[in-house]
Amino acid sequence: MTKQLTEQLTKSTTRSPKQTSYWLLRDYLRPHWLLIAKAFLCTLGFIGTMPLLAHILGLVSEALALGKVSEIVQISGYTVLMFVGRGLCQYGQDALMAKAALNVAMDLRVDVYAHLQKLDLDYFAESRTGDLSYRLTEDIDRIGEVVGKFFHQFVPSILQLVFVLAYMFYLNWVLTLTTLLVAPLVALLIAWFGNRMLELSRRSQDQVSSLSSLLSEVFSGIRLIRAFATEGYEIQRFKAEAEQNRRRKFATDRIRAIQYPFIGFIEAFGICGLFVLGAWLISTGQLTGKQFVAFAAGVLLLIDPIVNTTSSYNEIKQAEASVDRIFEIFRVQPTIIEKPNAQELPEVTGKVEYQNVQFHYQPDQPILRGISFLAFSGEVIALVGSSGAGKSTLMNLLMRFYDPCGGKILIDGINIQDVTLQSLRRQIAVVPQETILFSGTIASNIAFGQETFEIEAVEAAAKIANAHEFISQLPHGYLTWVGERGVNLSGGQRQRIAIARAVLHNPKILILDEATSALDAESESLVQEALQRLMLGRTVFVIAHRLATVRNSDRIFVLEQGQVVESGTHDQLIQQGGRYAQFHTRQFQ
Ligand SMILES: Nc1ncnc2c1ncn2[C@@H]1O[C@H](COP(=O)(O)OP(=O)(O)OP(=O)(O)O)[C@@H](O)[C@H]1O
Repeated sequence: MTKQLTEQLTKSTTRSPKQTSYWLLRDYLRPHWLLIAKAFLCTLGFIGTMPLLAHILGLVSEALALGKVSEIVQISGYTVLMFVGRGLCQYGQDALMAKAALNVAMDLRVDVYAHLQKLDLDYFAESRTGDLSYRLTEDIDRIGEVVGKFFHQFVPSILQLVFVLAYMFYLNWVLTLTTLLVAPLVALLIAWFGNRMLELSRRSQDQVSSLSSLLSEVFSGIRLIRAFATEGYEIQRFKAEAEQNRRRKFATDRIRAIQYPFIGFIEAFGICGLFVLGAWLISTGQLTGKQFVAFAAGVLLLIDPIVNTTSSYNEIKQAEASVDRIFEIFRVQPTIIEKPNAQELPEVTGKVEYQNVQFHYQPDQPILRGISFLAFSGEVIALVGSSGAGKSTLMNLLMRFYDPCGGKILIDGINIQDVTLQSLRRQIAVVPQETILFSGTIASNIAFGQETFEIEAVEAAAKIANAHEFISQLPHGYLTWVGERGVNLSGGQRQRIAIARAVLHNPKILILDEATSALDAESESLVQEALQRLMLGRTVFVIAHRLATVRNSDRIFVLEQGQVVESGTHDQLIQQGGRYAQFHTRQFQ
């Protein structure tokens, strides 16, 4: 990412301590301002009818008292017309604002998702997936709702208050001022409840995230739980989290429950006072009965906006926690980034060179200590060594999941840090220990990441990967659904799909990460055969614990504590009688 872009991002994801977190949403509201403005015009039209309604009630009360039927009919005609206009405005504000709010939520969701795709793998190791899913779904939905509420309920309610109050002032300022004495008290209470609600809501949302993380952990590890018979323990753990969740939610609900009667009581108190004062003003001739009815209607018209302001203010405060949680993600920046002038890596022959590569995850714990080697194009290199020696790390650096802390890695003589990440990774394929299948058809899983593909090419790849036969026997062949809620495939079948994926990807460099270690003997031979075909004409790195699988490699590197301590062919290393020979004896005895 360029420095400029980073600065831009930083600018729009920070705010001064005094600003509300909603300030961060301005870039997302801006593109939809026209829609919001149109909705707002409708809102003004809708609210404009409120004082009109109070006025009409005043007129009706007078005409009724005098029994003027024709006047009542005329007023009714105008009232119907006004309601038609009011209905149209209401539809306009609801529909347009909903559209704008959903657009904002959609833009935000896509941006967060795209940002997550750029983040380092470490971020995903540290963050819990349930928490991330919660942020991308619930938190963003809540932001969308609250954006809608702000323009569609909060602002209109405030405007309605202003309009109706202005009309009431026009009718009788003494009465209005007296009514208004109650208002600051209500405002203070609303603010206090709002802040308390925000605090409780933050805690409650964090708790829901943690519950959802626990669920995703448990469901993905359900086999392990069954195997270790730890269901009872898991239920207790879940109960404890669920109890926390209940408590925190209840704390928020209780505050809300206290708030309404409190404010309602103050309102009722004010209305009673109003009647007494109104009666006195009429008795002293300062107010007519018609004016008092219109005024009382005005007061009734104030109740709705006050309630709406209170409830939407609370929701707005609660959702501020969601805005914080979303922008917290934006503030995380990737460390594996492309240089501003990064070039595309041209089609390579597959020559890979490590020059004095050093690496650590934690500063005081070196993992790779000056690794240097040259792998020729088409060579098969096996990486062996005890667990934790750094084999996977060595390969992670080749794909730039991490960058070396010292030294450099070259492919065909080009430093991999000088090229774009996509062009580098496109030339490398990995067949991992366990294959992940995404929701979709078998064909789309093989053509992984390609929006359009030719089924013939997919079939050809599957044939090379020894997968065509079993795929053809599935109910819908290549169009059979796999992944979540799809057909279940065995480990060997999944591995062969991974191999077909790599064949279709057609990389010059291939990494086999313990690709056959989880398989039984029968599926292993089918997978081995497929791997042999896949390896032809490519530079291959084989990470293996089982030495039987690396015997035919061109060279074997033995890694110990982040260094290559031996290298050579199988026969050479056995003859040498060093670490490899020791491993070998241990495994085959
Ligand atoms: N993301 C990480 N953060 C911190 N330490 C890590 C991380 N990944 C690996 N390590 C540590 O780095 C060391 C080397 O790990 P690596 O996975 O490269 O070894 P390996 O030789 O592939 O081991 P294995 O054969 O068990 O897979 C280990 O001590 C491991 O605990």
